[in-house]
Amino acid sequence: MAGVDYLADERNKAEFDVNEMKIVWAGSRHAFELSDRISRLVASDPAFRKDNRPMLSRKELFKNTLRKTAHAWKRINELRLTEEEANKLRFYVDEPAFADLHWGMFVPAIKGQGTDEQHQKWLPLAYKMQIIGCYAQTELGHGSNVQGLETTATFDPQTDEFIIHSPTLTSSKWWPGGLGKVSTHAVVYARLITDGKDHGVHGFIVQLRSLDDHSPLPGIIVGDIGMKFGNGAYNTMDNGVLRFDHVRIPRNQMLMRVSQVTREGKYKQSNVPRQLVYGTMVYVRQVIVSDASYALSRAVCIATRYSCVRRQFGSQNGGAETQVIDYKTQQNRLFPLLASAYAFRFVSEWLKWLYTDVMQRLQANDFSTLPEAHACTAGLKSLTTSATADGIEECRKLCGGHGYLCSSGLPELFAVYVPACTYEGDNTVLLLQVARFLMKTVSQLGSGKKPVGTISYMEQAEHLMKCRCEVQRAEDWLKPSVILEVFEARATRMSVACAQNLSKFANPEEGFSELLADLVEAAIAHCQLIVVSKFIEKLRQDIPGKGVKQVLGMLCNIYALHILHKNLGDFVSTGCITSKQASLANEQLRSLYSQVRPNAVALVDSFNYTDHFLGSVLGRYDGNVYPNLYEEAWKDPLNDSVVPDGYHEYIRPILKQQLRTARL
Ligand SMILES: CCCCCCCCCCCCCCCCCC(=O)SCCNC(=O)CCNC(=O)[C@H](O)C(C)(C)COP(=O)(O)OP(=O)(O)OC[C@H]1O[C@@H](n2cnc3c(N)ncnc32)[C@H](O)[C@@H]1OP(=O)(O)O
Ligand SMILES: Cc1cc2nc3c(=O)[nH]c(=O)nc-3n(C[C@H](O)[C@H](O)[C@H](O)COP(=O)(O)OP(=O)(O)OC[C@H]3O[C@@H](n4cnc5c(N)ncnc54)[C@H](O)[C@@H]3O)c2cc1C
Repeated sequence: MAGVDYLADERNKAEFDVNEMKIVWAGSRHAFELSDRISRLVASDPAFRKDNRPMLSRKELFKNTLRKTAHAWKRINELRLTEEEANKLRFYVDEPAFADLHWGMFVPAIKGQGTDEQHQKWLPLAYKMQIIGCYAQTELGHGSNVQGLETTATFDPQTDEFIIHSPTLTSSKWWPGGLGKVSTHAVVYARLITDGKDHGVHGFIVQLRSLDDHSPLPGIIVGDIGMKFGNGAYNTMDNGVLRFDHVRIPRNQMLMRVSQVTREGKYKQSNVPRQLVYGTMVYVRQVIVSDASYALSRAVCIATRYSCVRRQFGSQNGGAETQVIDYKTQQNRLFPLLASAYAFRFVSEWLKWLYTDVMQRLQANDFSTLPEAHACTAGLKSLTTSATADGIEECRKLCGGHGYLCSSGLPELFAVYVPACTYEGDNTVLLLQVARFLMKTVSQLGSGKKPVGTISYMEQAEHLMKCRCEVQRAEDWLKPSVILEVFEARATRMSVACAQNLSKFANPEEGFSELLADLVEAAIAHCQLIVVSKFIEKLRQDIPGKGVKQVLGMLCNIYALHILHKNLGDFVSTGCITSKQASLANEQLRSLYSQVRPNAVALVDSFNYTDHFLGSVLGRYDGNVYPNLYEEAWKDPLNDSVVPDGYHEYIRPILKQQLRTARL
C-alpha cells in the first residue's frame, strides 16, 4: 500500500530528536541543508537512475557512466553549484567515474606539488574540464613500493625537455582510474634522471590524448586493464594501462614545488620535505576515512531497517513472530557496526580538521606536524576501510538470503567498497608506516622530545605501563576516563613490547621484518585508541537536542567495549584488565544493546539517506519490503519471457531424452 510507513512504530520509539541528530551527523546545519538539498536533486533526476547497473554489459555500463558524468557536469554548470555542492552532487550520483580522480587526485596533485606558475597554467584548464586528468603512479611491477617505480623522466638539456619512458613491461602504469579511456592528461610519477644521476620519484604533467580527436599521442600506448570484481560495481571506472616510448614533454611540466631542474639541468631541492611528493596520498586517505563512514552507514541503514521488518520464530498464540532485530545475536553483530559508523564519522571530521591545520602550517613552512598527519591518515585509512569492508559483508549476512540479491544493494556496495582496503595504500603496508612512527616515538621517550597530538599519551608511558584498571562493577565501564586509560595502557604496552623486542636485534631492519605481525597489532591498537578518544572528545562538546548526547554516549560505549571484547587477548595479556573486568565489560555491552534497541531505526534515519542513494529494497524508508522485492524480481530480463531463451536447444532435448529413458 503506497504511503504506509511500516516502520512507524519503530520511529515512535525513538528517545532523541532525530532532526538534531541529522545535523550532528552532517557536521553542521549548513552541511545538513546542503546535503539534503543535493541528495533530493539527484534522487529526483531520472538521468541518475542506477538500479539497472548489474544488468548492463561492461560497454553499456561505461557509456552510461560517461552519460551520467556529462549530465552531472551540465547540472553543476547550469545551477552554478559551488565546489562543495558539486562534490556532494558527485557523491550522491554514487557511481565511481573518471571525474573522481580528476577532482580527487589530478587537481590536488597539481595544487600540492605545482609552483604558482604551474597553478596559473593548469588549474583553470582543469577546473573547466578543458583537460581531464588522472593520477598515474602505480605500475604493473610496483604499487606499494613507490620508490621502486621504474618509469623514467630523463632531462635532455639540448631541447630543455624530459623524455618519459617505460623501460620494461613491469614499468607500465597499471591501475590509474580514468586513465583507460578518458583522461587527456596525467600526473605521471617517474624517476627523475639528470646528467645520468637518479634523483628518485617525481611528478610530471603529461598529455596522453589529442584534445581534437582523443587519439593517443605519439609514443603512448593506453587502454583499460579489464573487468574487475563484481558485475556493475567498480567497472564503471576505466582503470588503465599506460606505456611511454620516449615521450618528450617541456621541462616546465615537472611539478616543481618540492624540487626543480634548472635550464642547465641542475637538480635543486626547495626548503620543503621530500615527502610532500606523497602529499596527494595524504589528502585522499583523509577523504577515504570520511567515505568509510558513509559506506558503512549505508549498509547499516539497510540492515537495521530490514532487521525490524524481518520476523522469524517466536510466534505465540498465532501472534506476530519476533523481529530479528530483537535477537541478542543480531544486536551483537549489528549495533557495534552502527556505533562504528558514527565513530568513523566523528574521527573523519577530526581528521579533516587535522589535514586543514597541516596544510595551513605547510604554507607557513612549518612541517613539524607532517609525520603525525601521515601516521594518522595512513592508520585511520587502514582501520576504517578494513572495518567497513568487513562490516558491509556482515550486514549482507544480517539480511539473510535476501541480502544476497542485488536488489538489496549490499552486493554492489561490497564490490565497490572492498578495493578501498588496497587502493591509496595496502592496509597492512599503511599500518607498518604507523608502526614505524610508534617505534620512533618510543625510542625518543625520555630524550626530552615531547610526543604531541594523538601520540601525546605516551608522555605518561611510565604510568601507563603499570596502571591497573579500577573497574569493579559493570557501570564503571561507562566512565570515559576508565575507557581512555585502558585503551592508552594497551596501546603503550603493545608498542613498548615491540620496541623491547626490536632492541634484541643487532640489525633494526632485520628485527622490524621479523616482528611485522606484532607491529601491525600495535599500530591497530594505537588507531583504535584514536577513534575512541575522538568519539569521547566529541561528547565533551555542546550537543543540542533532546536525548541526542545520551544516545551518542551509548554508541561511544558500544564502540569502545566491543573493540575491547574483540581484542580481549591484548587487553588481558598486557595486564590492562583482568578476566573478571572483561566479563563486566560484556555485561555492560549487553545492557547498552537493550538501551540502543528502541533508537535503532531513528539512528539510521539520522543519516538522512534518500531511497535513491541507498539503492536497496530491503532498506526502503517505508519498510515496505516484500511487495517491492516481489515486483523487483519480475523486472529481471530473465523474466521477459515465460519460456527461457535456450529452452529448445538445451532443456527440451534433455527432457525428451529422459522421457525416452523412462519409457524403456
Ligand atoms: C578521490 C576523491 C574523490 C572524491 C569523490 C568520491 C569519494 C570516494 C573516496 C575516494 C575514492 C578514491 C578512488 C581510488 C583512488 C585510488 C588512487 C590510488 O591508489 S593512487 C596510488 C596510491 N599508492 C599508494 O598509496 C602507495 C603506498 N606506498 C607509499 O605510500 C610509500 O611507498 C610508503 C609510505 C609505503 C613508503 O615510503 P618510502 O618513501 O619508500 O619509505 P619510508 O617508509 O622509509 O618513508 C620515508 C619517510 O617518509 C615518510 N612518509 C611516507 N609517506 C609519507 C606521506 N604520505 N606523507 C608524509 N610523510 C611520509 C615516512 O614516515 C618516513 O619518515 P621518516 O621516518 O624518515 O621521518
Ligand atoms: C580499484 C583500484 C583503483 C586504483 N586506482 C589507482 C590510481 O588511480 N592511481 C594509481 O596510481 N594507483 C591506483 N591503484 C593502485 C593501488 O594504489 C595499489 O594497488 C596499492 O597501492 C597496493 O599496491 P600493490 O598493488 O603493489 O600491492 P602489493 O604491494 O603487491 O601487495 C600484495 C601483498 O603484499 C603485502 N605487502 C607488500 N609490501 C609489504 C611490506 N613491505 N610488508 C608486508 N607486507 C607487504 C601486502 O600487504 C599485500 O598483502 C588502484 C588500485 C585499485 C585496486
